[in-house]
Amino acid sequence: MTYSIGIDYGTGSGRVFLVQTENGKIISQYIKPYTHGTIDEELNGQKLPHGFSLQNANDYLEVLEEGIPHVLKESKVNPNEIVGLGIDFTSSTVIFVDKDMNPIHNKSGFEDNPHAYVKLWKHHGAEAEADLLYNTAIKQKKRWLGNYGYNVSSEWMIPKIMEVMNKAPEVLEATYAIMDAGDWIVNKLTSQNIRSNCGLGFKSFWEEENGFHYDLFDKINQTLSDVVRNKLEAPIVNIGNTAGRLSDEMANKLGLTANTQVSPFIIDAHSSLLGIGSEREGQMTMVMGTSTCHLMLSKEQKKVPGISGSVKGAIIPELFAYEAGQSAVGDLFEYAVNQAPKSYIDEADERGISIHQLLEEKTTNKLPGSSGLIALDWHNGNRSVLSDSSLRGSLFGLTLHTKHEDIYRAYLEATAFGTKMIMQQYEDWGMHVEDVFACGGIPKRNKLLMDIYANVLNKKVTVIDSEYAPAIGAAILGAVAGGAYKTVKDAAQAMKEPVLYEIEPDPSKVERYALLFNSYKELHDIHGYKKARIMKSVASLVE
Ligand SMILES: Nc1ncnc2c1ncn2[C@@H]1O[C@H](COP(=O)(O)OP(=O)(O)O)[C@@H](O)[C@H]1O
Ligand SMILES: O=C(CO)[C@H](O)[C@H](O)COP(=O)(O)O
Repeated sequence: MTYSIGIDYGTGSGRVFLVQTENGKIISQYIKPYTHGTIDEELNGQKLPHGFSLQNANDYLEVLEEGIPHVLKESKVNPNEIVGLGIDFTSSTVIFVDKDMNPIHNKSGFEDNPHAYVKLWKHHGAEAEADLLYNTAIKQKKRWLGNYGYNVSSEWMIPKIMEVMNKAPEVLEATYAIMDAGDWIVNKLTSQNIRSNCGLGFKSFWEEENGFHYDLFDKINQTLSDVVRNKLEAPIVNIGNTAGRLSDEMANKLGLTANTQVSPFIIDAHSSLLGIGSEREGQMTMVMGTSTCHLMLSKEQKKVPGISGSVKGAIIPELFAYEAGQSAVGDLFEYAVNQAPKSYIDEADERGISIHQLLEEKTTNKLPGSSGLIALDWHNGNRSVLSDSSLRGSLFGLTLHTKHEDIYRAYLEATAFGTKMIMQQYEDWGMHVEDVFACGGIPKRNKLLMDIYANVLNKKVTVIDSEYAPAIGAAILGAVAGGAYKTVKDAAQAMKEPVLYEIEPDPSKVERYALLFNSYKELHDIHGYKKARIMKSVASLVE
């Protein structure tokens, strides 16, 4: 019997899973919320600018140092039988390190410097830099930008590097290497300095054929090109290969053996496709957590406007992986939960259920549209298909009698409408959606949400019986790196998570949602671009 370890670094916590390579059975798991959480309001007493989302890299090491010894002790598995280890991580979560791979924020004199900290994937401090990259690429008629949906997100690597260049040159001066936090964990485990093709391909303007797009960086300035060449660029290891074995130091520290192979990191949402066994065209997988990623696979590369990118071999070696997404989904529902009246909080406490469950119960039997509410789900900007992180959410149709559960449901529905916009974009550009899969931390917890998605999308939705698909995907890559399987596809089919249930559309609800979606589409177009100035002028007064 052999085993592999999958470690899923989500937005709020790290999760370590020890699984059987034969069938993906979870033998032991450990979930560690990040000690410092997400640093977004203030850092050591200093107020942070709006849109900042930072993390402390030491928290990521705690996941390793606590989680791996825990699963070994609990399972009593012989470390010699653990053939591989895989890492999935949010992205682009950018870390700046010195030549010893130590985070700059650990260095004396940098403790209070926000730009020395990890820029979490949803950090929105590099809007101006993203706009400059986009406008320069458009002016230079860079056709390859179509592989990134003809947009540049401030959530990506290069704008975040430019932000540090512009706002904190002292951090850059002290920095030896820049990378995705997922690459950093792999490098800490193997004492190397490599990069994964998945992270670079989706978030760093790197393509296998041409490498980094210095043709664009040079147009910004020579410093940017030099920083990418000297600090970001490094040997690349493709998904499906091994990045190398555990270092002796880490093997001893964690209780593993130096024979354990380590896979290059995969982006968390992308890892879910492996975890659920989606490995062919025509399948749209929604990875629903803090955010949602909508992933598809194709034999061809198409320039689909408004999606986040397409990369060959980023998930399944011989296919192009496509990513689109919504920056606030679980975050948006949490926002609604946090606005619940005290009476609801007390009722949920008395009954020992979550506020989510109480709100779902109170609104689950209502007809679509019965509240008269409709919302735009842009509380953290719009990633796809507008790619504008400065956009803001809104709620229409409020009356003096509107109930809080109706507002909660309006937000559930808004994320479904946003998903329909993305699905239609894929289909309009020749990528037919046959099957819709739902996985991540949310689908298992909210049956009403899945019912809404099936009826808004008018598709059967297959809900996966696991909120840990990314971790299983990482374990699959660990198993392949360790030689338990010859191909990623074989490993995914053997180790994938089971289906929980399937939900079919209900024609009467589909009809009502079609009417609501038309209104959503109009509001989307008006506030997304036709009259975007309304929201932007109000937002211009934000400190
Ligand atoms: N019953 C529920 N219905 C809808 N959303 C939920 C429910 N319970 C928790 N959530 C949301 O799930 C999100 C966490 O999902 P998870 O996949 O664990 O996060 P991560 O993005 O860190 O991987 C939170 O944003 C939370 O608001
Ligand atoms: O942009 C990403 C994937 O490309 C982020 O990794 C993803 O959006 C993070 O979301 P979550 O916290 O829900 O896993």
